[in-house]
Parts: sequence; C-alpha cells; structure tokens
Amino acid sequence: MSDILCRGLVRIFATDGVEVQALQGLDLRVEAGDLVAVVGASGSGKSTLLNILSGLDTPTGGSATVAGTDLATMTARRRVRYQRRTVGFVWQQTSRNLLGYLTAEENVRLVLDLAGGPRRARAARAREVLDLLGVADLADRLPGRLSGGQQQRVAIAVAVANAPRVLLADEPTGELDEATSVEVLEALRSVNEATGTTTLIVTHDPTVSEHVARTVQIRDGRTSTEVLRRRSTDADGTERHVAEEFAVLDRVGRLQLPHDVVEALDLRDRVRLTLQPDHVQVRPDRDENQEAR
Ligand SMILES: Nc1ncnc2c1ncn2[C@@H]1O[C@H](COP(=O)(O)OP(=O)(O)OP(=O)(O)O)[C@@H](O)[C@H]1O
Repeated sequence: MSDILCRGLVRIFATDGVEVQALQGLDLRVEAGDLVAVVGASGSGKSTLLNILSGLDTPTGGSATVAGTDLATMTARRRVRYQRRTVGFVWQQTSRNLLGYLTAEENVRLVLDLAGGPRRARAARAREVLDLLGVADLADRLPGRLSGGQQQRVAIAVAVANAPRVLLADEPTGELDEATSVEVLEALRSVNEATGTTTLIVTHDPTVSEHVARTVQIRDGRTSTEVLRRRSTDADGTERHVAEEFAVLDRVGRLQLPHDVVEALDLRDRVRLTLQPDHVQVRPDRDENQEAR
C-alpha cells in the first residue's frame, strides 16, 4: 500500500501577473514503511512539494494522498488532526522544531500533551522516544545547550512521539557538518527500521543517496531519475552495496533523459526512437546523408 501518492501534482504561484510553475505534474509513490530521499537543486520544487505534503499548502492541480488523506480536499478541521496525528515533521531550522525555553523532554511532552491520552503513558512515551533516538541522557537540557546533531535527534523524537504514519524531513542536515549529517541520517534510518514509519527526506545534498535505499531526483518540478541501492552477495560470499540509476516514466509514458546523457550525445529538439525486442534506442536526429558528405 502507498502511504504517499502524488499524481500529476501541479503548483502554480502567481505574483504580480507572473506565473511560476513550481511543480509541473509531479508523480511520486512511496510505499508504507519505506524511507525515500527526494533530492533536487535549488528551485526544483522540493519545498513546494513538502509544504503540500505537510498540509501547509494546497496543490493547484493533480492529486496528493498521504496515509489515505486526500490533501487537496481536506477540511480545516481534518488538517489540524492530520498535522497532529498523521504526519510528523523535522525542519532544517531548530527554532522551527523545538521551543528554546523547554527542555528536550518537555518539547516531546508538549506534543504528547496536545494529543491527549493517559498522563502516565505520556511520560513513559516521552522517555521511550528519547531513548530510541539515543538522547535520553540529555532529556533535561535546553535546546541551546545541545549540539546541532543532538538538537536534530530531539527534533526527530518530537516528530515521532505521536507515532505518525508518515515522517517528513525538510533539509534535516542543512545546517550540519558532514559527520553530523551522517549521524542524523542514520538516526532517521534507524527510527524508520525500528518503528516502520514511512519517511520522506527532502534535501539538496546528493550524497544522501549513499544512506538510503531509494533516492528520487526532482528537476523542474517533476521527478526525473531514481537511484536504487541494494545489497548483493558475490559468488565468494562478499556483500556489496550496488547503486543503480533509473529514469522515471510517468503515467502517460513521458521520460526525462538525464542532463549528462543529453549533453554527451548533443541531443536537441528531436530524437530518433527505435523499438528493439527488449529495449528502446534513442539516437540524435542527425541527417546521415549530410554527415557522410
Ligand atoms: N510563494 C511563492 N511565490 C512565488 N514563487 C514561489 C513561491 N514559492 C516557491 N516559488 C518558486 O517556485 C520554484 C520552486 O521553489 P521551491 O522553494 O519549491 O524550490 P526548492 O527546490 O525547495 O529550492 P530551495 O532548495 O532553494 O529551497 C522556484 O522557482 C521558486 O522561486
């Protein structure tokens, strides 16, 4: 079952008569329990996608469904419930994740208290998630007295406290150095493994693909390529990680060729397609007679 399903998602911003198509028919499917990274350059539409998935913005066209909730038609009341119960968020800036005047534990307690339930169970749950993120010993510290990586781990604890179906992380490593980024990505991965929470990480950092099994590239408001990593065992029993890049085909058969492929063959305007028994050939549209001359 898919926990995140976007079909032909369109978001157009109109300011002073100028239209910007931030999302241009984006397709994305994430199965329940999976961890997926969405990677793209600045301006590719990542934040726009995440704002829609988190219920902060609504699409201009197409559809977006998260854990069975249709985000385009959600009522204001349903939106509050969706944001409190169905999805958890981790943002890039600590100030957006944690209240600076509350300790790590109080930050977790706050979201649990808003959701209600027996008081004792809430206290136990707060300890449980801080423990899960390896920050139980920092429970009494204010965010200002935590390192960047520790702050993000507490932020993940806050985000998963109410056991959301889906965890959305927007540039969770954007303000961290390389070693700390790896630590936070590994924390997201271990929470995903331990709890089965469907997780979507949005980032401009292409090295994230080294840490997750599936990375989807977004370009000009559409998903363009995907990198899948899997473990493979050699004949001699050695285990290796194999990464393979795929182009993404949308529902009507459109394909975006990666930039390096287009440039390597100087493909422009039109290409020649030849259907082979088990593959399709794409060649430049050069006039062969002219070239022979
Ligand atoms: N509120 C808005 N009004 C007008 N244009 C917008 C608005 N939000 C985003 N855009 C435009 O939509 C496009 C996609 O923006 P978006 O912020 O989603 O990209 P991004 O991939 O998240 O980039 P970055 O990594 O720099 O945040 C950009 O051209 C941006 O200028």
